[in-house]
Amino acid sequence: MLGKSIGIDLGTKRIKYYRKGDGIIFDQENCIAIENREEIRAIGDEAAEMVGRTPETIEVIYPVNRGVIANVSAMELLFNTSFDRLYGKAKRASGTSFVIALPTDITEVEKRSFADLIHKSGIKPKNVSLVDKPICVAMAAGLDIMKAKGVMTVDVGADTTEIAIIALGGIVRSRLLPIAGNKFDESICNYIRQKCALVIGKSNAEQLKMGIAGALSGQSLTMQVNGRDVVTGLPKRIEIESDIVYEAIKEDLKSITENIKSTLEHIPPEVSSDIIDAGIYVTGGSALIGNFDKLLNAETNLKINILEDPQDSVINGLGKLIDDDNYKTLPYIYRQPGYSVNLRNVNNGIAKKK
Ligand SMILES: Nc1ncnc2c1ncn2[C@@H]1O[C@H](COP(=O)(O)OP(=O)(O)OP(=O)(O)O)[C@@H](O)[C@H]1O
Repeated sequence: MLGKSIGIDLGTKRIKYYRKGDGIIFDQENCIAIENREEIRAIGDEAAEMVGRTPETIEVIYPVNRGVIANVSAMELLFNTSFDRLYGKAKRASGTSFVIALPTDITEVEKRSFADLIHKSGIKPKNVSLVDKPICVAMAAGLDIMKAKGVMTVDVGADTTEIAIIALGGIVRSRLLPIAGNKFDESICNYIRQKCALVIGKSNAEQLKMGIAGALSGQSLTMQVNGRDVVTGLPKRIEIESDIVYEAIKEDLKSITENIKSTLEHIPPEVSSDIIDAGIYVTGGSALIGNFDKLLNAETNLKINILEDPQDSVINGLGKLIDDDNYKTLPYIYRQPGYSVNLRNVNNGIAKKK
């Protein structure tokens, strides 16, 4: 095991590890349940099952918010426990090269906190590198990212939508929007409360979204949902039509399409012409919403390529990157804490020792 490379995707919703030669070795909800403020009750999918059902002594935490580590101690506990489970003891993963995928448009301190996670875990890594998520998405799409041709990627995840333009293996332009699947769930809860007088939980809203949400109206699907009647306060089950869910999320979808259009308006004409030829590469779990490609095509007049297995694009692209030595120069090497590095160069893969 010693010396193997591991790719890490710490998404807002899911946490995934890819080990060179072995493929995906961990894929769970990025969630931890802590009892009495100190004892780990559950991690991953088991912890996520507890959401909304816990007594006061148990806190269920998703440590990554809006693409960055928002609760460092919970993230450290979750990371260390996951590696304890994989290796018996996390420090047995010492000697491994780690490559962490992260959003482009975050601060240097936020970037550093991803690498610190490994340095503080007791694992003695061979090295820790960071790579921009849009690069992984383009790799998953099978694109030759080292070429001069411009590529546009849109990753609609749980908390964030990341819009990026890539050329010559680097990010030319990027935007990180705080609108994606979780915001859709929230909008569905609010709309159903207003229109149907029913209070539903976020996980029920997510099921409605996955079952019958569409990015265009007129899908004519229905699904039953359980909740609490606003008037009587009693549990109630009602049938919801897909157009209700569409109405709930249409403003969120509009914000995403408006941002894609305004990104397109601000790129050099040469890159525009590349994007006309190839279209936009769209991924992330929320890209699975019905007719999302049709909505984007109607709004941009561009070809829309929805990636296969969109929820796994980042980890699959990261896997390709660590499996292929030709891309060795792409990830940005982050060394031990105290080693002075120029994080501004993370976007073009250059590490500089000051
Ligand atoms: N079939 C589906 N239809 C609609 N939404 C879906 C579907 N399947 C998954 N999702 C949504 O996709 C989101 C998770 O996507 P993904 O795994 O790409 O996020 P992430 O990488 O963890 O988040 P982020 O990119 O914000 O850090 C969730 O909001 C989930 O509800």
